[in-house]
Amino acid sequence: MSGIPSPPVNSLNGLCNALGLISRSNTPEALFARLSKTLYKLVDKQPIALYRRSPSGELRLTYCYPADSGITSCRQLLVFCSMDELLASGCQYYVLEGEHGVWGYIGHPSAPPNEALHWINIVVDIAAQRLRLLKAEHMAQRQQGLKARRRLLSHDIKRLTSLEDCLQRHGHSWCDIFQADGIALAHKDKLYCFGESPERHLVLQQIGHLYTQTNLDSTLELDGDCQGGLAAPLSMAGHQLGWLLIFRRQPAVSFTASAAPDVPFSFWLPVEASMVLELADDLAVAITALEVVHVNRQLRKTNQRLESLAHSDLLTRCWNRYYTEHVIETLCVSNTTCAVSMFDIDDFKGINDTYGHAVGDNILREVADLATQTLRSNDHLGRWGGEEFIVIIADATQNEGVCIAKRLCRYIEQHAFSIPEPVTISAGLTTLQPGESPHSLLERVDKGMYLAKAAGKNQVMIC
Ligand SMILES: Nc1nc2c(ncn2[C@@H]2O[C@H](COP(=O)(O)OP(=O)(O)OP(=O)(O)O)[C@@H](O)[C@H]2O)c(=O)[nH]1
Repeated sequence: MSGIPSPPVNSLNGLCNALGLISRSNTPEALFARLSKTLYKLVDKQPIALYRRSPSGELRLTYCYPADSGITSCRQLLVFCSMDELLASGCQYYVLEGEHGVWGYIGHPSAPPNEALHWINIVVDIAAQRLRLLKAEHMAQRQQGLKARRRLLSHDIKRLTSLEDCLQRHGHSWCDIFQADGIALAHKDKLYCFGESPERHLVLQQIGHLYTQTNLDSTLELDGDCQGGLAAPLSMAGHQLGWLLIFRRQPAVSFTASAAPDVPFSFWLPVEASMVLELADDLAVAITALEVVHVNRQLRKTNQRLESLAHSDLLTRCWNRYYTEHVIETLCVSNTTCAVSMFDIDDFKGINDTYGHAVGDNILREVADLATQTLRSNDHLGRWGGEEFIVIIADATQNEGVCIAKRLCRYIEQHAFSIPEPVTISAGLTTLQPGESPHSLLERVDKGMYLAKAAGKNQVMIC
């Protein structure tokens, strides 16, 4: 050890132990504690203070040793508002070099013993190296975490119902990975938020500015009221879909932010910005998938509506003639057991003539509603034309069909319509014969209906 001064206090052994402990520290906090303790001994028990630059540019005391030390009584260590003040103070300080520039400053009020300087530099260097390694490990863990969440998001894509749903499912983990307080997603004219973000109107204002950005390949750090926010564009095939914004109220104390006075303060490390971009890429895929699902859903609804319009009668909403004919043809082909009834509202012309066409229309609607209520769930009602309807009574024998048709007659007769006199119907009823054609079936049931009219109306006639 010729040329190297002996450590001023303790034994060389003690110093080696301290260096070993520093280089084995598992957290930045444990590292600062060991570093400060070692320095404290090397500088004859002067209080040790650690400074980092705050977003507003001040140097801020972030750690001191001993905790109850005279730091509070040692005004010298407390007063720095800027790097200049630290330089002018006469305090002895050492630079902790981070990967992206100065990480922080550690110091004490007055010069150390001469023989300690060499050892102090070694201790600080080893501590800075350990800090960089811890940071690298920590980032690797977070990157792994992000990979896992990205896989989960891509598995989840089919199940997502909305961006709101996406944020609820994943927001918490994303905040964990990015050590963030809140997340916002801007898509079209909507803003979805998770966790703690700046006030909505402030975020919306920022997004207004962001949409004027043309560079869709990189992140942007927000400032002003949204300081601590990082925005990443959501884009797909060159199309701007929206923005992902991640908010930090404070820089993550242990690892992020550059403390060098000439470098603009940053809440986010470059590697974190790349991670946010990766997540933004996945979200752009999720948004596109959601849009496809939405368009499909709309198409399905439109198709269903078109289909139902093609099948139903506009006035009464029961099957129209076209569809009723189609169902009867199918029944005949498949030789299904069923009863069929055709009914006609009695003296409907008189109702129209006395109360007007609009009242007539209402009665037609009400009769259709009443008939639908009387029928069983697998029976069907179709409007055959004018005031004539067809009832298909599924799986019914003639007797069962008659019971249902009679019940319908009574139900309508007893119902209080908007006109003073009762409304009645006359019905024919028949069952489908094996191998019978639709024409023969309809002719028979029509005949039954006219027989019911001829027999005095308001009744069912079997044929
Ligand atoms: N309000 C309204 N009336 C309709 C509609 N379709 C047909 N009608 C009327 O229904 C009436 C049917 O009259 P008719 O065929 O003479 O039979 P009716 O008066 O019911 O006499 P019966 O069949 O012997 O009981 C006609 O006046 C048609 O104009 C409709 O959609 N709305």
